[in-house]
Formats: sequence, structure tokens, C-alpha cells
Amino acid sequence: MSFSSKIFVRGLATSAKQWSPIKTVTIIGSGLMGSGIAQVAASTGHKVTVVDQTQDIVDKASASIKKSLSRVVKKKFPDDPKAQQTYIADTMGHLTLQTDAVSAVKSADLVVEAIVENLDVKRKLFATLDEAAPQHTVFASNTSSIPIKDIAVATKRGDRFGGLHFFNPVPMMKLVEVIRIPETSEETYNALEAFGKAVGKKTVQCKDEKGFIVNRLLVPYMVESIRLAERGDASTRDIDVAMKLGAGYPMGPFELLDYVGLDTIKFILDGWHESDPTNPLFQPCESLNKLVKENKFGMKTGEGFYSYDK
Ligand SMILES: C[C@H](O)CC(=O)SCCNC(=O)CCNC(=O)[C@H](O)C(C)(C)COP(=O)(O)OP(=O)(O)OC[C@H]1O[C@@H](n2cnc3c(N)ncnc32)[C@H](O)[C@@H]1OP(=O)(O)O
Ligand SMILES: NC(=O)c1ccc[n+]([C@@H]2O[C@H](COP(=O)([O-])OP(=O)(O)OC[C@H]3O[C@@H](n4cnc5c(N)ncnc54)[C@H](O)[C@@H]3O)[C@@H](O)[C@H]2O)c1
Repeated sequence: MSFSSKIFVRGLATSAKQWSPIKTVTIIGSGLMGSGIAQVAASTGHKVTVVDQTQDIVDKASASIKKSLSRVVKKKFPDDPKAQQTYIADTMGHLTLQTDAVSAVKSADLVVEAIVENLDVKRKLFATLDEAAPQHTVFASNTSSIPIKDIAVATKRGDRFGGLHFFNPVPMMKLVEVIRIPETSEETYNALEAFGKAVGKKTVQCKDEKGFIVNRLLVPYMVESIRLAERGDASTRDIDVAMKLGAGYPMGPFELLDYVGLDTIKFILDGWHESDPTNPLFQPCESLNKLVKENKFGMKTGEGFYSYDK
């Protein structure tokens, strides 16, 4: 085979690899979001490896995925226990949970990061994975608020980097936002969008701007709800009832704040205030700061705007 045709074939092979659908996925972070993303990827036939820091954490993630699956199958296969068990067994059969991130990316087509919302920790992780993952592997972050470009700079694969922003709870929320940075190649964007659809979500595309689409609208709405209560215009309960019955929302803003986590919302708001200090929507919120200072993060700690049985 001539030299030029070898280049041509290799080129096709390389680019063909970038065009082939994503089949093997590694998810780093098995918390609220990582376990949900793993669940929907495994239940749609993808080979999934989930990584977290300790065996105890991944064991807990396995239990939480099984618990969520048991809720899903009751609706998917009503009155058919055999089909329910088969679906759960097949999904769990596609899942490997471990604590070694480097070995977990060795044969990944896609790596989705869903670890703590901390830029330095995300950058450190991606820099390590960039050395370990194959050339064709696409990287994506599930970050709520950090610009994807600020994470991607830690790697040498900006053309194979994007954002996949899923919503909580992942098995129930039908949307995934697909975010591209200027370097994201067409092949990468197409692969990310196809993966979002393959796991059963509706995809939307947005620029790498603050909060992408949903959070840019939802976080200010939730914080404005707190300011409305701070002014004494209405109680948290009445504001929740009003938005559920008056606007058809499944949860009121204070229920949602406690559901997503007050620490997460404060992190997002503080980041946006720092980068745009005069924007009235991003001004610090006293009640939010007080609850977070008291470690009252909402459902995850048993108390936020409301109290929960832990
Ligand atoms: C900040 C981030 O970056 C971005 C975000 O994520 S912002 C947050 C986005 N998410 C939202 O806005 C969530 C809004 N809330 C909702 O959509 C709904 O309240 C909800 C889907 C969470 C719960 O559904 P709802 O009908 O209100 O109540 P619920 O009785 O808990 O669930 C009904 C059924 O849904 C299914 N379900 C709910 N949660 C589930 C889960 N985690 N796993 C599997 N199935 C679930 C179950 O079948 C459940 O029936 P069951 O209780 O008999 O098992
Ligand atoms: N909670 C939400 O509603 C929501 C929705 C969409 C996106 N997000 C984003 O998803 C990401 C994860 O959020 P979450 O709510 O699942 O958090 P979480 O705290 O539930 O889970 C984070 C997990 O990452 C693990 N982790 C941290 N550092 C790690 C490392 N270096 N290597 C491996 N694992 C590590 C932690 O042990 C933990 O299990 C964040 O970037 C967040 O902004 C959150």
C-alpha cells in the first residue's frame, strides 16, 4: 500500500473512530448526578464504568442505582415481576463500579465528569485523565455553573471536549444540555448530541455561557423567590403553592432549592456575582448564606428551608 494511501486509511480510521457512536462510557463521580447518568447510560445498553474515591462510596452508589431502578421498573413493567428483574439485572450487568479512574478510561469512548463543583479539582482530574485516555476519547463535564472552557484548558483535547449538563433526578428529567466550546469539533459535538439522545434525553445546544440555558433562568428565579420571602411579601409555603398551582411547576422554588442543594445554589450564585458584581440578579442572598453557614443544605442534610426525615 502506497505511503499516501496509508495516510488516507489511517486518517479515515482515526476520524472514523471519532464518528463512531459512543458505546463505552466512564463516569467519574458516583454521587447524586454521576449515579443517575450511569443508570440511564447502562439501561440503554452502554458499557459503563463508574468511579469514585472509596469503595464505600461506590457501594452506596450501586445501592442507590438499584433503588432508583426498582422505582422505574414498577412503572415500565407494571404487574410483570420477571420483566422488572430482567431489566434491573441487564442494567446492572452493564455497570462496573470502581475507585481507579486511570484504568477506567483506558477503553472509554466518552468520559463524563460529575465530581464536586470545584474548578481546581475538576482540572486536576481531567489533566490526569488526558494522559491516560485514548486519543479518540471525548471528555464532557456535567458542571452546573463552571465555564466548560475553564475546565478544558487542563487538557490537550479542546477539540474533543464539551459539556453534558443533565438534570436532577437524571432518570426522570428528559433534558440534557449539550455545550460546545470554540474548540469543540463537529465530530465531538455530534457524538455528544447522539449520546444524549441514545440515553433517552431531548438535547438542546447552548453556548458556554453562565448557567447555560436552564440554570441561567432557574437559579435567578429561585433566588428571587427567597428575596420575596425575605421582604415578607409571602411565606415560603405560599410561594411554593403559588408556583405549583399558578405556574404548573412540579415543585415550588423552596422545595426545589432544598432538592438541588443550598450549597450548590450558593456556589453558583457566588461564582456569577464574582464575575458580574453589578447584576442585581446575582447579588448575595442573606437567608441562603445563613442556612449554608449553618450547614443546612436542604434534603441532603435533613434541613434547609424545610426539615426532612433523614
Ligand atoms: C442545579 C443543576 O445544575 C440543574 C438541576 O438539576 S435544576 C433541578 C431540575 N429538576 C427539577 O426541577 C425537578 C422538579 N421536580 C420534578 O420534576 C418532580 O417533582 C420529580 C420528578 C422530582 C418527582 O416526581 P413527583 O411526581 O413530583 O413525585 P414522586 O412521587 O417523588 O415521584 C413520582 C414517580 O416518579 C418516579 N421517580 C421519581 N423520582 C425518581 C428517581 N429518582 N428515580 C426513579 N424514579 C423516580 C417514580 O416512579 C415515582 O413513583 P414512586 O414514588 O411510586 O416510586
Ligand atoms: N445536584 C444537582 O442538582 C446537579 C444537577 C446538574 C449538575 N450538577 C453538577 O454535577 C456535579 C456533581 O454534582 P452532585 O450533585 O452529583 O454532587 P455529589 O456531591 O452528590 O457527588 C459528587 C461525587 O464526586 C465524588 N468525587 C469528588 N472528587 C472526586 C475525584 N477527584 N474523583 C472521583 N470522585 C470524586 C464525591 O466523592 C461524590 O461522590 C457538580 O459539578 C454539579 O454542579 C449537579
